[in-house]
Amino acid sequence: MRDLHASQIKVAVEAVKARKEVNEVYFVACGGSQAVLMAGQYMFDKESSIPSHVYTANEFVYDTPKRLNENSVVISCSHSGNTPETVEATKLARSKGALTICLSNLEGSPLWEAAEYPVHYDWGKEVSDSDKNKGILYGLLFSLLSVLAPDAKWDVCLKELEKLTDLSAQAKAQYDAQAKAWAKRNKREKTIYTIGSGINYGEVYSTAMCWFMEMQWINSGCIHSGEYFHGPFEVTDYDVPFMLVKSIGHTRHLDERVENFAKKFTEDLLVLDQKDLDLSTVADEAKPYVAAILTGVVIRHFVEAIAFERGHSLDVRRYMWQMQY
Ligand SMILES: O=P(O)(O)OC[C@H]1O[C@](O)(CO)[C@@H](O)[C@@H]1O
Repeated sequence: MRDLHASQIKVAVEAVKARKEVNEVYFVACGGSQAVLMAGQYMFDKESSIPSHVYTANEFVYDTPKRLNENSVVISCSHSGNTPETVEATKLARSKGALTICLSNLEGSPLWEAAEYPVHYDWGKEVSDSDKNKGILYGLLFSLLSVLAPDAKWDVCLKELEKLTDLSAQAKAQYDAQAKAWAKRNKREKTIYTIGSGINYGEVYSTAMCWFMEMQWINSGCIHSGEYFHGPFEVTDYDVPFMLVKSIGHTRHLDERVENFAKKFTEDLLVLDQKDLDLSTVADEAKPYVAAILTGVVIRHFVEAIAFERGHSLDVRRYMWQMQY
């Protein structure tokens, strides 16, 4: 992690440490940025006794949680730093006395100015994943947990993030041929569903909402593995494509149950099994977290392959940023 990012995280964490009490953590953003933050709620729920919540920014603004006060920590995120809902939500949180931390790719943006403790992340093809949004978010989360739910493992996890540069290059190379073949096979599909659980749910959520619907205009829906058998499995058929992330974490059983059923009825089930990632150099404590970040890298590789096959740039929008809404 770059020194700049590490020092911004340190300042934010020191401020949290200085608070008399922290009894609620809110993760607030829109779209892909909200999906990234979902891992935060997962970690706080599973690793601390502090309640945490994910909010789409405008609900936070228009239907504000009653418990938001000076004992709350609000972590917001906006890649552009310009999404008005997220800026408004951060201003509101600050006005209520909450400690506000934001993540953004743009220093000096409206969000950057709105939060008390801004943290920058890098973006781009040549940039290490340890300094991109998820690397920085996980770095922040591990550092916050080391204060709010102390455990020696957080320092270990923090160090393991440094391995992301090599691990993500390795993961892309490992899945390259499969991604291209899958993209060729699926390029004319009108609908692709995504399924996952646990810490990976945010990743499959953003794959459906942002990668497929927003950036490829492919109909999609994101299904939690635990919910597949409570409705969505009725659409399973030989020609219905699914992308399933199979976790190495505690929810693996849920994902396996989906796989075992779905493969009997569809010929188009893509299973991204985190057990296939080479995590031999990663400390056990950090494996599910590193795997979650790498799964995002792998999914992006599949999405770039399908965008290429379809001749549909990931940058094209019909409505978003093209008009008032
Ligand atoms: O606040 P951000 O991260 O700049 O996001 C704005 C937009 O970018 C996306 O995350 C991806 O294009 C959208 O879902 C969202 O509306």
